[in-house]
Amino acid sequence: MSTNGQVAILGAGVMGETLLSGLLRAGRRPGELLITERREERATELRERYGVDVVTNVEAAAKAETLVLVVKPQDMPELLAEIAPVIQPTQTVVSLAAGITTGFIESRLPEGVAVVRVMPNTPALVDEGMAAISRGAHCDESHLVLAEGLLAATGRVIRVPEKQQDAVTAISGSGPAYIFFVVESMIEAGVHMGLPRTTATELVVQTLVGSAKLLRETGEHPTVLRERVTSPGGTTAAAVRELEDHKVRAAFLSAIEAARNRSRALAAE
Ligand SMILES: NC(=O)C1=CN([C@@H]2O[C@H](COP(=O)(O)OP(=O)(O)OC[C@H]3O[C@@H](n4cnc5c(N)ncnc54)[C@H](OP(=O)(O)O)[C@@H]3O)[C@@H](O)[C@H]2O)C=CC1
Ligand SMILES: O=C(O)[C@@H]1CCC=N1
Repeated sequence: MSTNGQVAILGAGVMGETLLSGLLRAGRRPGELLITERREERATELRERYGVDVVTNVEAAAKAETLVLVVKPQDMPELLAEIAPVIQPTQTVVSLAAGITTGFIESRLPEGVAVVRVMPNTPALVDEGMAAISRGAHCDESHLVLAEGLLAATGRVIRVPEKQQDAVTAISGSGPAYIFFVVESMIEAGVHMGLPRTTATELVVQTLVGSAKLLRETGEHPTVLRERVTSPGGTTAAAVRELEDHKVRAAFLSAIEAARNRSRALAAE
């Protein structure tokens, strides 16, 4: 591998900026990082906010040891066509794009380039991210360790076989959105019942954080924790009965399967 240690983030939107800020918080110096952006206005914003160099995709691909691709799946073919002529097999490509397989990327780059596929999520912004990584055809242990080192700056990292990545995307990549949807719904319920919005928000957010901590710190199964809240003939039982009547569990299953199917379809667009 090339050893200048430089990491280029190609496409610094929501997820690219999240990774960039996490790497800086974790102690990387701005000089070790490069970013690329399509719009000049966004490039200026990021340069001023983080003190990092903003370069072209070709410059980044010619220079950095590790290229982290964080454009939308639909923009990936164009980006790969742009950087393929300057990439060397000594560089490592790390893709964060949903649905885009390592094979898709490898087939558009010079033979032998190591590609690692990653599915992160936005809690990375507060160092509570969950990322799953998978090896491409030309990866060895050093490439996986390199990708783990990047993602560990913003949270937890696990390794999964690539065939699981669409399901991972549906559960943890998209997962924060489902949680925020539940949070919105609970706050709205509080407001409907006459609670001030600020009160309802504080109640729901702390209940979420407390429940998440309870799950992690006790290691108990969620069913056990739910049963402990559910007094016979009480308020929770009345609420859960409504959730079951409205088929909320089945709706989650369908929703997450839809996300998995959408991930599978993205590379074909
Ligand atoms: N957001 C999330 O929660 C997660 C996202 N991902 C993946 O991360 C990737 C990015 O998503 P997200 O950050 O949300 O999307 P964004 O649209 O916020 O970010 C993508 C950025 O890349 C820029 N861009 C597009 N094409 C190029 C190019 N050729 N060269 C340089 N910059 C370019 C875009 O510019 P412009 O604004 O002009 O389009 C935009 O700023 C996606 O592939 C997504 O699947 C993965 C997990 C979670
Ligand atoms: O919605 C999306 O396609 C991206 C991938 C996972 C989260 N956001």
